Amino acid sequence: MMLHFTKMHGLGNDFMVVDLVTQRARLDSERIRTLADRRFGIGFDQLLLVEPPSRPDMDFRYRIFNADGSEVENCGNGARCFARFVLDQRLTARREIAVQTAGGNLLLKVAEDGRVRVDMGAPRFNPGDIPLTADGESHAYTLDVDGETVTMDALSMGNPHAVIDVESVDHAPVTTLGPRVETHPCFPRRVNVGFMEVVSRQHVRLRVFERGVGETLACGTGACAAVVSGIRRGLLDQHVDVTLPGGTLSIEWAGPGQSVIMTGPAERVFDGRIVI
Ligand SMILES: N[C@@H](CCC[C@H](N)C(=O)O)C(=O)O
Repeated sequence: MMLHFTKMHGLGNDFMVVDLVTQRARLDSERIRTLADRRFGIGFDQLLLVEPPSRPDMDFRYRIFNADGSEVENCGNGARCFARFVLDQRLTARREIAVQTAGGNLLLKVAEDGRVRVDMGAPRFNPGDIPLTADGESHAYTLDVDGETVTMDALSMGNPHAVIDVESVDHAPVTTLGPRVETHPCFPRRVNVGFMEVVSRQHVRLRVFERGVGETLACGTGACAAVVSGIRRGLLDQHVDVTLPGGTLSIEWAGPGQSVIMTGPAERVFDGRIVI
């Protein structure tokens, strides 16, 4: 059977996007890992499956799988690519799109210039919601990582994030400390690990070691988590530019209980088809 797909990226965080509104396919985690492989497969950080909604008030449902085959709750860069995809494929004519994800519902708006504004929902700080094993809520959790004490913030953007402050992202231990925090027993569902350098009250630099992938060129939910963490610790203003290795996202947050708003680009790279 032939399956059509589209390769997309948001600031270099790359995706295989599959329309399961007009096509049918079952991709198990072993197949997803092979497709994600950059030598033996197509190569991507996440697979996005676009499906019909299960509720009449929503336009679509989309499912997200990491390169290791695990299904996850949310993906910021993926949400922007999803919005561009459904418009470009003419699966909808609406530029304002309501979508279900495993981490909650999102509202996306595609601007005339092609940039996408996403209402990412409100962050959650309760350790049980992240999930993180801890005695109570904090923004400075200490973690024993192989005898080293690491101080970090942690929160949920639908998916789990740890945020670690660094003096410079250029020298941050992203690929050495990142995987050890990702799989630390305190995070029963693992965690995405952001390393944040505060440049000014309106600008941070960020590198993210993503759960189930490794370091990526950009992480949308990671950018939201870093800004929320910086704002609630009094380090940042309400509007912040987040510079990731793949480019810059604009993030806004008005405070507890409010949605985080993320704005950025989404690019189509090529269309292809595979036999499954
Ligand atoms: N790249 C994403 C996040 C994808 C999911 C993440 N790796 C997880 O396991 O939660 C983004 O742009 O937010």
